[in-house]
Amino acid sequence: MYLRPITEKMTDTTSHPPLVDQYGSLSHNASQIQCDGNRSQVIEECELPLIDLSYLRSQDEKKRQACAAAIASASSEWGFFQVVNHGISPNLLGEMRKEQMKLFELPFKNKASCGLLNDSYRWGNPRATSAKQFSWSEAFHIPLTMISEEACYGELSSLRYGSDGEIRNSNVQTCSNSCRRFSRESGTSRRVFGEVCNESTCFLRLNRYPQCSIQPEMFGLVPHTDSDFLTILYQDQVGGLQLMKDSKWVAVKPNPQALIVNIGDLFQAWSNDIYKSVEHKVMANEKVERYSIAYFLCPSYDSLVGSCMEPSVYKKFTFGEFRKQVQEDVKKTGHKVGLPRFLL
Ligand SMILES: O=C(O)CCC(=O)C(=O)O
Ligand SMILES: [Fe+2]
Repeated sequence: MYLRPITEKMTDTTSHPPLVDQYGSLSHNASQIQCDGNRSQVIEECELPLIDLSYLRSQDEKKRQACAAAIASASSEWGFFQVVNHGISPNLLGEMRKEQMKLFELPFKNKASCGLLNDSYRWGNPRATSAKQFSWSEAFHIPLTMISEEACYGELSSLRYGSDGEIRNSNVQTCSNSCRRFSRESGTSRRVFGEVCNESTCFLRLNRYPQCSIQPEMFGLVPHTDSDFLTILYQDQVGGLQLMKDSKWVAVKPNPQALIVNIGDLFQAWSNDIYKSVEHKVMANEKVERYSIAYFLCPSYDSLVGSCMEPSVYKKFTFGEFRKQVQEDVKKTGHKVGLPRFLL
């Protein structure tokens, strides 16, 4: 067990959320201090299966089929893969990152209190009852439908409008446009996007993981599965994402050209457990901050999620029921149960 003295203090103008204070109120119990119990465990670093999406548009049917087969195999063996030639220019991704950083640079009090982006700002974990449930991060969790609403920007309408009154083709809107474009064009999710998920139900989550020097092996984001259909992730070069593979945590090696795609709980249920919604987490970095953007493809709340195969592993449920159950479990126990609740 190891705990460095808490030295960081908040000032009024800082952009940092008071993670130290919130964490400090949990870590009085020495037995709870170690966030990741397996500190001594050596984590293997791996490259995710790499899919060249341009093959899905090839004239050669064999190449298209081979690409689809590689996606299916990665989705069942890893639940994760990375895609290159995804159709989003590096410039656009770079611009998106710059705008994300600007957003997080706003003073904490503005992020937390001005209703920015429909009160979508989250930090730490106010519900955590132990250090193990604490996430050393801040995030904007934004329904896509809110992004173009003026009211959503509150006092910070300058984020949406440039000085000349034009709607800025940047910040959150840039993020969402790029992800939407990717999910439409990728082929990976064309059917899902068109028939099951639509723009009104998708979420964009902008994550920032501040550098964390008070405690090694701190979770940036606690272990979880995604409660959506499919997630598209754009991470920076810092690293820290880990996923469960063959009952071991493996660290994902960042690839500057690639976007990461992972299967969510609903896709696992829909595929009758053929594709896996795999547990993953983020470890905070002791020296540098890290940024990522996750785009969650979700169906409407009344969509029935049921397997097309018999015998079905899960009862049929709506996305609304699933979400409600997840929220109830988190409220009662501090963590999500997820799909096992819906086993037949
Ligand atoms: O930041 C990352 O690499 C992962 C983010 C994530 O898992 C999430 O937002 O659900
Ligand atoms: Fe996730």
